[in-house]
Amino acid sequence: MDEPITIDGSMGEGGGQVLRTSLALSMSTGRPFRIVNIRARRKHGGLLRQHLTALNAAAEVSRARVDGAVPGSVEVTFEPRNVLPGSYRFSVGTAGSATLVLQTVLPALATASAKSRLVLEGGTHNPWAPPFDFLERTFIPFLKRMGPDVSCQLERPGFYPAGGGRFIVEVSPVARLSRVSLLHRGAIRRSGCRAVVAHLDMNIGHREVGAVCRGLGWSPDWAEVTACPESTGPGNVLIVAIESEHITEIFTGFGARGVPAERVAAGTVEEVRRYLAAGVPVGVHLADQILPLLALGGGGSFRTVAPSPHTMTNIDVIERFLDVRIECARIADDIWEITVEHARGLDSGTQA
Ligand SMILES: Nc1ncnc2c1ncn2[C@@H]1O[C@H](COP(=O)(O)OP(=O)(O)OP(=O)(O)O)[C@@H](O)[C@H]1O
Repeated sequence: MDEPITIDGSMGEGGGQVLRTSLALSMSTGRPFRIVNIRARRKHGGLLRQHLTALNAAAEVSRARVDGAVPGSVEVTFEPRNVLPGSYRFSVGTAGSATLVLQTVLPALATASAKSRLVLEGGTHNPWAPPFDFLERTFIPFLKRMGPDVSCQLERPGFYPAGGGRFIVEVSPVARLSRVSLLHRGAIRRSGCRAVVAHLDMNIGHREVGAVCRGLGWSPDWAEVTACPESTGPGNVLIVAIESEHITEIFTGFGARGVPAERVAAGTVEEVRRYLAAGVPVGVHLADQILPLLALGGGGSFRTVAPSPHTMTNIDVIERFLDVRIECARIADDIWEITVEHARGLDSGTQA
């Protein structure tokens, strides 16, 4: 076996992303790793349910040998063998994010030898994680630009604290993810917002979309409020979509007990304004999530807002696993161009 790469889980953001990115890269490259200080910068460090589910999912898909896969663990060794596509069901068992579990195994399955079908259960709309709508309309379309065919379908949303969400993902892989260049978003074709309200007063949603339309100067016709009777527990999410020629970006706010609807909307409006003002295609969250894909594939470049700590941390993790150079160049105030280049040079690929 190759000597395992040692990853310090306290690097940068020091959260679950360091573990998940390491798992994703290890599965795809076949390189074993040992991670210490898992989630050291979080109040309750070590493996929580979501991280343990991601670890077990990665181990199942890549038939890995694993040490330390127990709740609360701060040290794990992971040695992948073969990535085996197929039918899998991964259940977080709590409201922990199921979309983050998916993102851990998706890069390897997107370049596996055959199709896969995944059932994911847990939280689908969690604060501080990619909500299902972002996965469906932003992250997966980006991955599809790189070659694989991927579809996802929400069966039932899962909100904190009840969880119980479920979605299905089908993946038709390609041999290698192609290079992507996404420097421009093109003209904005459609904008809109939607508040989803599950087992709560619908007025919350009406106040949220009202505040978004006022804040962004949008017509009330661009907003909708939907109930969600199929949700196991109560919950509320506000989703703002900016559909441009080359990309759709999704911005999300989450209702919480004691937080006025107008305050939920104000945070989301702030994020949307920043994105619109920068004029870039890739928003702050998509930026950190696509870096492992570019690094595993043919590299590429994209324009985004100023890199977040998650982005900088992912760059550090990626550079431990792969012989790539990732550069962040500031073009203007809040406009940055991130380039991922393989030491051995770049392929040709899609451009926008
Ligand atoms: N509103 C959002 N839309 C899309 N992606 C999001 C959103 N909020 C957070 N994310 C993404 O979720 C990921 C969160 O990673 P992080 O390491 O913080 O998570 P974690 O493992 O759930 O938590 P912890 O911080 O408890 O370790 C990042 O990739 C971030 O870009």
